[in-house]
Amino acid sequence: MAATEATRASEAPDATYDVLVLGAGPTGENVADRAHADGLSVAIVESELVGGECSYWACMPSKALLRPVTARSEARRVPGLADAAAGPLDASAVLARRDDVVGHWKDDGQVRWLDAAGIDLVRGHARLAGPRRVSVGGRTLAARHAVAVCTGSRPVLPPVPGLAAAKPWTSRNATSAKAVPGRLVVVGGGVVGVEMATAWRALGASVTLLVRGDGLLPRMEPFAGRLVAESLAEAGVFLRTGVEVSEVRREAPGGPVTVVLDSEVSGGSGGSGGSGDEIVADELLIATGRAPRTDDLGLETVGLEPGSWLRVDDSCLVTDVPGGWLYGVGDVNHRALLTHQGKYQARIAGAAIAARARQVPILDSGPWGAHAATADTAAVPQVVFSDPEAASVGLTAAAAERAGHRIRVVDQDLGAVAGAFLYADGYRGRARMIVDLDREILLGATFVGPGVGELLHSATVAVAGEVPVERLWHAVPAYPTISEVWLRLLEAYRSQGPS
Ligand SMILES: Cc1cc2nc3c(=O)[nH]c(=O)nc-3n(C[C@H](O)[C@H](O)[C@H](O)COP(=O)(O)OP(=O)(O)OC[C@H]3O[C@@H](n4cnc5c(N)ncnc54)[C@H](O)[C@@H]3O)c2cc1C
Ligand SMILES: NC(=O)c1ccc[n+]([C@@H]2O[C@H](COP(=O)([O-])OP(=O)(O)OC[C@H]3O[C@@H](n4cnc5c(N)ncnc54)[C@H](O)[C@@H]3O)[C@@H](O)[C@H]2O)c1
Repeated sequence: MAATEATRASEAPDATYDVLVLGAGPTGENVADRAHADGLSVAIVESELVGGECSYWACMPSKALLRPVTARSEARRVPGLADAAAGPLDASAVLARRDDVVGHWKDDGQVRWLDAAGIDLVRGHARLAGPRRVSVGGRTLAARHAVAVCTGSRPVLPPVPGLAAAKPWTSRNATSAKAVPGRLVVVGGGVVGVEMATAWRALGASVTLLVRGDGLLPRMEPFAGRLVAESLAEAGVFLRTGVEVSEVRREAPGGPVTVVLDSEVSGGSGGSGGSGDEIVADELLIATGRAPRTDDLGLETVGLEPGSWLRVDDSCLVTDVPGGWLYGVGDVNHRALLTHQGKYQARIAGAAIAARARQVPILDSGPWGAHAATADTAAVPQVVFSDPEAASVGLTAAAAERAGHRIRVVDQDLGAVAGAFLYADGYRGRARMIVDLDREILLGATFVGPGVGELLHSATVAVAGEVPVERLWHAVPAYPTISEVWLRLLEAYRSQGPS
């Protein structure tokens, strides 16, 4: 323990609350709200903006950039409207709406919400200062019952020579840029890479997407990445797979950036640098994953490794710290790096904190209990807001097999249902459900196609509810909606006979 932190831990605190929440992103806000609603006094500490990454540099601005892209693309496939949507996007109007959506990077509205909810906001960088203690801005706060670390994650830069010095874009720059770059290279074929390549290409940039694996969106069913890659290529994105970046050079600040490639295989479909080993661009976006924001958090004062993801149980209680007072909720625990899962964990952790504060003897911590974030392992939904959208929940076929389930995979052409036919001419898409043959319930589902993001929750209810296939047969989708694909999937499953 550092000397100053040791001193602070033994001093009388400046203020004491029932619960201290570190980080006011979507997760921290919801832990605070739940705990306060259960009658506990709560202070929340925030070093930047109340609302966190999601509100200002992630979900909200990225979706504001993407909504005009998918709206235009769908309009272009509806005769009578297609001509009106034929032109380019008005990039300055799109960026201006993005600025409005993020409240011009001011958090007044969210601060008003905290005030109204009766939660105290402390501005500043929080650090743990021993058990149940937090230091912030020279003050020491104490927690009677719990400290919830909700400090989220930040982008990772891989250790490529010259990369850091070249000051590449991270997700923060890609979601907040004020102008469209002429040439953009994107590294990483995960969700950020795919969404940002989609948005900036549609806004007018020449985009090259560099992927070291053999396809996009590797955590989803393989057909999701294939359909999205086809569509990106049609939109003019140069996709190169099987490549690693070996060096980056930017001679002058703000000048062009040179990306040097190590091509392991010849795969991919072209590239703005042709088949050569160097690509020159105006900006370089690195979208290669996240690291926890725990490096300067005083973790060492409670026996944890600074910079590590927090290991937690299903109630989000940190397992490596004794005493039952430290929680890790949201991105920081690495269970599922999504806003809705962080908020879900917050509702579970908030309830667990309140129950433990009331000294409830036994928590409801079995699978699907009130104090167990079971969905984190069984039913995580995700929508990639690309064009077409890719939406999935639960296990892929490969993950189900790895987990030892006896499964049947049922695929359907999404474009063949009447709702899709009406939705857009030439609708292309695919649906898959994974059935557990022993329990006859769904383990997972994936939909790819325009508008499927709104279809996903039906599958989430089926997976999280463990609804028997026999009962799903009675869940009648309205005609003529895209949801009728459920009928096709269930008919195909039944037609294959008993397991
Ligand atoms: C480009 C992009 C797009 C995304 N789009 C989506 C999407 O569409 N849907 C979705 O579900 N997820 C999306 N995500 C993921 C989503 O942003 C995260 O899962 C979510 O923000 C996690 O919430 P959190 O509250 O755990 O952390 P954060 O949102 O990161 O909030 C953490 C907060 O803690 C504060 N903080 C950190 N350290 C300290 C400290 N020491 N003291 C005080 N405060 C501190 C930070 O300033 C921040 O405000 C996206 C991510 C990216 C990068
Ligand atoms: N719509 C959404 O739900 C949404 C949108 C954006 C981000 N997110 C979340 O934010 C998190 C971060 O997204 P992300 O795309 O940064 O991470 P990711 O983990 O989804 O994808 C990163 C990709 O980069 C690749 N990669 C890693 N190191 C590399 C290297 N050195 N060179 C080339 N490629 C490399 C990985 O193989 C992976 O495919 C994700 O967990 C995601 O769930 C969600």
